[in-house]
Parts: sequence; C-alpha cells; structure tokens
Amino acid sequence: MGKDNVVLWARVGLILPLTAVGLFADVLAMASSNPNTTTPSHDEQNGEKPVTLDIDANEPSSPVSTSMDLGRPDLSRRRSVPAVGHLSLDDVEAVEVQIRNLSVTVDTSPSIWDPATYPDLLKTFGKGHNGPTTKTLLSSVNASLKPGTLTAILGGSGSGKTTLLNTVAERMFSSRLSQSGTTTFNGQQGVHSVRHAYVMQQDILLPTLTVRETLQYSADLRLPPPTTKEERMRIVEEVILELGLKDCANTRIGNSQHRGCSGGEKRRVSIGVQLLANPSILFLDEPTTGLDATSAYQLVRTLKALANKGRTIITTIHQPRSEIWDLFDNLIILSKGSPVYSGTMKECIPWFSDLGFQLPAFVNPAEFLIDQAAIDNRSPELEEESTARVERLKAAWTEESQKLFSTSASEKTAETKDKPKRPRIGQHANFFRQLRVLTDRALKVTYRDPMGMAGSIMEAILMAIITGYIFFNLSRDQPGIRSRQAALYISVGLQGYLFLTFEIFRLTLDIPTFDRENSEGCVTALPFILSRRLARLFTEDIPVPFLYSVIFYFMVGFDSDVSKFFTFFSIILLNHYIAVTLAMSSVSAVRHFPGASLIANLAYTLQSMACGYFIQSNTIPVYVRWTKYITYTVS
Ligand SMILES: Nc1ncnc2c1ncn2[C@@H]1O[C@H](COP(=O)(O)OP(=O)(O)OP(=O)(O)O)[C@@H](O)[C@H]1O
Repeated sequence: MGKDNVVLWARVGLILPLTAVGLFADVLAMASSNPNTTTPSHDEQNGEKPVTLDIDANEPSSPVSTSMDLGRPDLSRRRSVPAVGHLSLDDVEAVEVQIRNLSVTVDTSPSIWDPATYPDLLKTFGKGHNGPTTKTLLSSVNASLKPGTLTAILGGSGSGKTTLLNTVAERMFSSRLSQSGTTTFNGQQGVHSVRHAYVMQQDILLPTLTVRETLQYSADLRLPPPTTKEERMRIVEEVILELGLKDCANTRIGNSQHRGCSGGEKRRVSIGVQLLANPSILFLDEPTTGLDATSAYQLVRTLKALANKGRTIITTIHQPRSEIWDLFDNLIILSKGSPVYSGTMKECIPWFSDLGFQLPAFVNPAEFLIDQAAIDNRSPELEEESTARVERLKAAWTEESQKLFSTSASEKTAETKDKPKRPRIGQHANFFRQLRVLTDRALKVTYRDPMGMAGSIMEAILMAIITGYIFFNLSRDQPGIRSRQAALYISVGLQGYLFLTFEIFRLTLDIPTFDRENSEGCVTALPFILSRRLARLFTEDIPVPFLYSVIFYFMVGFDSDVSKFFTFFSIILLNHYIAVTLAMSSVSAVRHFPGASLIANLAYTLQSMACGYFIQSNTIPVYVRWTKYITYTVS
C-alpha cells in the first residue's frame, strides 16, 4: 500500500468514528430537543408489567357501533381492564375529572434565557431590576366532568381555552409558568394515572399513506405483543367503523399537491390514531378549525358518540353552530382566563338569563355567550361598558362556584380513602419492533414518492456528469496533478453538500410525525434514525454515491484500479452518511428548514475552511488549528 493510500485510509478511519459520534449525538439531541417529550408513566418507571384492554376471549366480539349513537352512555358496556383476550374500544375505564381553583401565571419579566424578551431586556439594561412581572393566564377555574360527557371550553380569542386544556392535559412546558390548584382524575392527581390521549390542532399525518395504513402502523407501534397481529387489524377496522372512515379507508391522506382525504376525514384519522390507545379521557384542541359547517357538525357528533361509550371528552372550540351546541354536556366559558360559567349545558342559558343576559330569539347561544364574555375594545366607551359587564359576570360566577365547588372535609377524606387502583398504562413497542415497523413505513413512503427517489438519483448522475465534464480526462503533468486535487475536493464537497440540503428539507417534513409519536411515547430517536437509512439503503444510500463515483471517477480519468476506485467510492459513501448525520443534527437543533439549513451551512463552511484548501493551516491562529483534524471534507 502506497503512502497516499495509508493517508487516505487513515482519513477513512477518522471519518468512521466521527459518523458514529455524530449518530450518537443525533440520538441524544433528538431525544432531548423534542419539545413535547413526555416522561415515562409511573408504571413504566416502576417496571410494572402492563396489560392491554381485554375482555374474555370466548365472549363473542362486541357489536361495533357504526352509527352515531347519541343516546345516554350505556354504562353496562363499560368494563375495567381484566385478563387476556380481545381488544375492544367498548372497554373504557370511567374517569371523572375534578378541576379545583386552577390558576396559571407566567413570568413575563425580561430574561436572558428567553430571546423573545431581549428587546425588553435591552430597555431595562442598567436601570436596575424591577422584580418579576407576571401575567395571569388562568384564574380559579373549577369544573366537575363526569365520565361519558362531552365538555366544550368556550371563549373569545386569547381567553385561555388552549391554556386550560393544556394545563389539565399536563402539556404546559415552561419554567416561567407557575400553577396552583388541583386537577384530579378519579381522585388522583396526574393525568398519567389514567389512559388519556390528546388530539392536536394540526393533522400530523404522512400524506402518502392510506387511512387504513396510517391507523395500522399506529396500532403496530402502540399495541405491542401480547396483542396479536389479528387483534391489531381488528381494532383498526373497529376504529374505521367507529369514526365513519369506511368509505375513505383506502384513500391516501394527501396534501396540497396531491388531493386525498377531506379536511374532516383527516381530523377523524387524527382522532382515530389517538383512539387506538383506547383513552378514557380524550383532549382535543380546536378540532373543528378549518372544517366547513357540516364536517364540523359530523365531527362533534362523532365525539359525542365516543363520549357515550363512557369516555370523558374535553375540547376547545371556536364558534360552534347551534346544532353543535346541543351536543355538549358541559361548558366552561372563559373570559381573559377567568371562568364566567362552568357547568352543564342545560343550566347555562338560565344562569345568564338570571343575570339579565337574555338569549335573543334565533341567535346561536354559543355566539351570544362568547360575545357577552368578550371585551370590546373598538372604542374607549365600548371597552368600559364591556369590561364592566365581564367583571359582573366573573364576580357572579366566583360567588356561585364557591357554593358549587367547595370540597367539604368529608368529601376530602372520602377522596383520599377511596383512591381507586391506578389503571396500568399500555407499554409501547420495543426497539426492534419500532425499527421494523418504522422501516416498513419509511419504505412505503419512499416508494410512493417516485419523484423524490428519482430526484436524488438524477441529482447524483447530473452532478457527476457536470463535474466530470469540467475535470474531463485530466492529464498526468504538473497542472493535471493540481486539477486532480481540485477534482477530489469538488467530488467530496459538492456531492455531500447537495445531499445535506436535500436531506434537511425531507427531515423537516418528517420530523413533526416523529415529534408527535415521540411525545406519545411510541417512537424513540434511534429506531427513527436507523429506519430512515435502512429503508433508503438500496434506493438511495448505496446507489447515489455509487452512480456518482462510477461516472465521475472514470470521466476524470483516475487510475483504472479496482482498489483505488473502491477507496474513492468508500469516501463518497462515508461523505454521504456524514451529510445525513449533519442534516439530522441540524434538524434536531432547529425544527424548521431555514434554521436547520443555516446551522448545517455554518458547520459545512467551517469544515470546508478547516480542510486546508482555502487557507494554509499554519496561517490560522494556533487555538483553531486543530479543526483540520476533524474536517470530513477530505483534501
Ligand atoms: N407561555 C406563555 N407565555 C406568555 N403568555 C402566554 C403563554 N401561553 C399563553 N399565553 C397567553 O395567554 C392568553 C391565552 O392564550 P390561549 O392560547 O390559551 O388562548 P385561546 O383562548 O386558546 O386563544 P385562540 O382561540 O385565539 O387560540 C394569550 O394572551 C396568550 O398570549
């Protein structure tokens, strides 16, 4: 082996551990940077063996509800979680939610840790600290939500609907928030003590999968053994029927470029994904936003039917039409974070009438009440008038809620004495199962995107031809040697850079799905990262560097020597994997394309400079000279 080869392989030896370190850093960064990451449930922490939702295996399967049964909940169908057998959506644990004096404040004083406050920080710089400034987001909210009910949180924009939902669902993550009061679930604090699910406002679904495939992959990730494949398939069909998705079960989700499911159908799929965990409590953030009136009505009817199975459903909602209004069992109406009503739907209109706010004929009750609870700041007079009205409503409700929600000492004792046994939470798939399911899904998504696949192959071929043409058939004299060095640099630098940008773009499209699944505890970082590469091994990771190497190597006129060619190919291949790893690191730091590509470009430019081509290393300051040893753009 010549001296050059020794140096080359030494570089390869350096790059390999770098890739491994990069991969490890990605896993750590992905796992820690997901804003929605939740801690494992107490049961998982305790190592308690989980159970699935079961009824007797010999019992005939429960009839699947295909119609929207809007009658009162059939409590006799509710069963607790017993032994081994079939999964069933009818098997719901009844959970009562009690919210008492729930208040949330946020520290809005300028902080060095919050970039959004930097302008304020600059203004106060040198003028001394005025102490913390706080903003009240929620003030003394009380509610009692029985199982089998559908509760709507109403209010004007910025009234605190999402804050209340997220606080009860324990999804408010900020060190600047302070909370007081309690939320109990069957008498126990902590939403993780019960089976629950949260449907986000946006549908985060893979556009190339069909409705059935989306649900099936989610079931495969959420319902690991001892649940059998047949049981998972059956529960998926049950969810499809339950949510009225039968007609679009084989339709792709779609996106703005490729039409697929309608907005209402996508919302149902998002609910279906959460329903697979058979939650006792379902939280939904503005599920009807963006839907037409009919789809919104049908969706809330679906929620009502799910509540009638014994679930406790809590949703924020914008301006529901009057037919939707009739479907709610409970209402919490907020005004600037304070409740002006919290109770049953039936008693709501009489409460406001008694206070002198009579619902006019032919007016949507929801719109009327939201208007009463909103402050009109179109003019100082209107603002004064509406503020006085809202203050009156708040004061009346504060007085009423003290009577309604004061917990007597005997109740408190009963709560602590009769704490029900905490239901055990289902465990999610292990590493190998996640890897298999995610690889299978990524393969399907990759094959169904022929333009993306063809794009990366075409990019490699075109780049090889263009750069090969520029450096075509180099001579072996002194100028030729310099050009060969340049050709080597360009081949590594350009090819890696283009793939880096492409991979960042694709990752920013896929990362929301990872974040959602990771926050739900069914997918972890390492299987996600590995599955992406395994699925693209034969369509991208090997063909792209190989095609580029073959075309470029022989066009330039490098030695026709098998070992030298494979050395060249190995470096291009490693370069490809480093680009992928750098893309992953950048996206794990910042989730959007502009931010992630800025980080990647910065890292790449520093690498390029440090590789010694653009500057002699002995001319740069000694304390940054070491960077030449970590550069992957081999020169
Ligand atoms: N972490 C936070 N820091 C500072 N202010 C916050 C924070 N979270 C919420 N707020 C403020 O609390 C108020 C209520 O916000 P929230 O999103 O709950 O309102 P909403 O009723 O859901 O509004 P919309 O219907 O427009 O979505 C808003 O003024 C918002 O700016």
